[in-house]
Amino acid sequence: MLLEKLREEVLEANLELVRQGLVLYTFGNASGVDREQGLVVIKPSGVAYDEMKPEHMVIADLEGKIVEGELRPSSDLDTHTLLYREFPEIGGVVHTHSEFATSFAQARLPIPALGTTHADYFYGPVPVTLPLSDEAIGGRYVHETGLAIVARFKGEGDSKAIDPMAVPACLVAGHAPFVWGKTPHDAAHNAVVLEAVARMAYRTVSLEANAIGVSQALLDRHYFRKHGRDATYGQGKSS
Ligand SMILES: O=C(CO)[C@@H](O)[C@@H](O)COP(=O)(O)O
Repeated sequence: MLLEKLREEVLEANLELVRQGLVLYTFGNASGVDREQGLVVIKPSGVAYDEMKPEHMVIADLEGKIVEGELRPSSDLDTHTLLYREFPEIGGVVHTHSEFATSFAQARLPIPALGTTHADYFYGPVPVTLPLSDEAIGGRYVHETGLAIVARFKGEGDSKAIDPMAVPACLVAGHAPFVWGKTPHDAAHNAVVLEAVARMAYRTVSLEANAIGVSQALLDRHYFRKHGRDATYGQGKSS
């Protein structure tokens, strides 16, 4: 059986989503990548989390071709593999339907950087993709989801490019968040923080407080203090 350790790490990341209340039933998914072997380990589709075992994880190559696994891979496999191909520094991807981040995705609103908690993890607002076309929704929806995320970070259209290591998350318009990190554990951790900062942003704005957003100086101070100025993180252009 291939990639024993990564299977366990991916299973643990999936279970963390449940522990932290980010997914219901079989919603959501987590994966990890072994860059040396060019293989992705991902949750099986539609399997109850409390029945999931390392040997249930499905292994695919970076093009999404199944290499090992009895069960069907997550329906989001195509999005995960596209993000691994396009963002070479990431090592784990998570998709959830967590309540507040999904509410921002459904409202087609980015999550604004309103405080230091946000600034510690995301070097600017968490962006939202352009809405997917009806053709995309009728056709290769999952593939189009990945393309919409990548387009948003590459700065296509009138948007500015964003460093995916500086803002490790994206809201898919009308759907929900995709989050990533250096490892599956890191991706799950970022997904938990994303939901927390989405909840705080929602409540801050709904309080009609003077939510003016953090200054660039505060964003720099908090983000670089945690991630280091010389790290890849945080050298991106916030949107
Ligand atoms: O939203 C979606 C489908 O994109 C997923 O979170 C959800 O249906 C879970 O699907 P899988 O069980 O991973 O196939």
